[in-house]
Amino acid sequence: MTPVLRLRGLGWSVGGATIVDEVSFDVHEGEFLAFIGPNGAGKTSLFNLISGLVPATRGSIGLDGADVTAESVPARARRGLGRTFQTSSLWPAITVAGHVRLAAQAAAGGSYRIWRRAGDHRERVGRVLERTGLAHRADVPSAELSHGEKRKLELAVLLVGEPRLMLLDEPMAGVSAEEVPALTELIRSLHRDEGRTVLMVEHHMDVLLGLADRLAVMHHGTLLALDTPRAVTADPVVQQAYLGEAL
Ligand SMILES: Nc1ncnc2c1ncn2[C@@H]1O[C@H](COP(=O)(O)OP(=O)(O)OP(=O)(O)O)[C@@H](O)[C@H]1O
Repeated sequence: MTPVLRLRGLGWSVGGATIVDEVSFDVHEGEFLAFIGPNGAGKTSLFNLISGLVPATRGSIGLDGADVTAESVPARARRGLGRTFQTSSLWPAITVAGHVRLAAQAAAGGSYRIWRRAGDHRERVGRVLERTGLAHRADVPSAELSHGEKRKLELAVLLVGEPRLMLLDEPMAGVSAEEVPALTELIRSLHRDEGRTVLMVEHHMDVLLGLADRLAVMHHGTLLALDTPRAVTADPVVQQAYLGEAL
């Protein structure tokens, strides 16, 4: 079976420093792969490489069997790759529905031409707001949302583009403990019920252990381990890399 994502010897160096080094792995359709690693290990940089925000200086990236190493961010998005960012990318004065509408427009290539009927995009925006539990907040400016709702809105903005492969960069960052379970459940459902392939960077191990099929550990830009959560957390090399930090 052709993997959804195939990385081979992927590397990124900048200003003489190697940030991502020789990363190789395959991800198959419907898999949930979680990334952990100390601060500065290169997790976000790896997501930047996969999504096309920074160019690879070594190695290759394949999406559904096509070599996309030299492709732009929009070209990769058209192949079904979407991502969220570690820090919030919302406009404070724009409403929840406004964000999703703008994202829908962007996904349609700057116009609404892909929808045959004028109301199609409204239905699509409404569906995504229902799906993410934000329908009752549609007319609220994003500045008034809780952290958990902001993270849901970022997922809504992503979902309206119908990504098959989603890269989620610390989706729980800044979210209160009370809001973590609902957000976790939403991400679980996007994976289990809708079959989306997910790559997620997350520091909350308790969240990851209930979600991920495989756990990837990054350390100094390299992939230190990639296996089931149980095998990874029992790996002495991984434990050594975290020295004293609870896994
Ligand atoms: N554009 C850049 N130029 C130079 N160094 C960079 C650049 N982007 C990232 N780095 C460095 O690369 C290293 C890896 O950063 P990255 O953000 O990928 O790590 P991370 O594992 O996502 O960390 P965190 O868990 O803190 O988000 C860090 O030392 C960072 O300072």
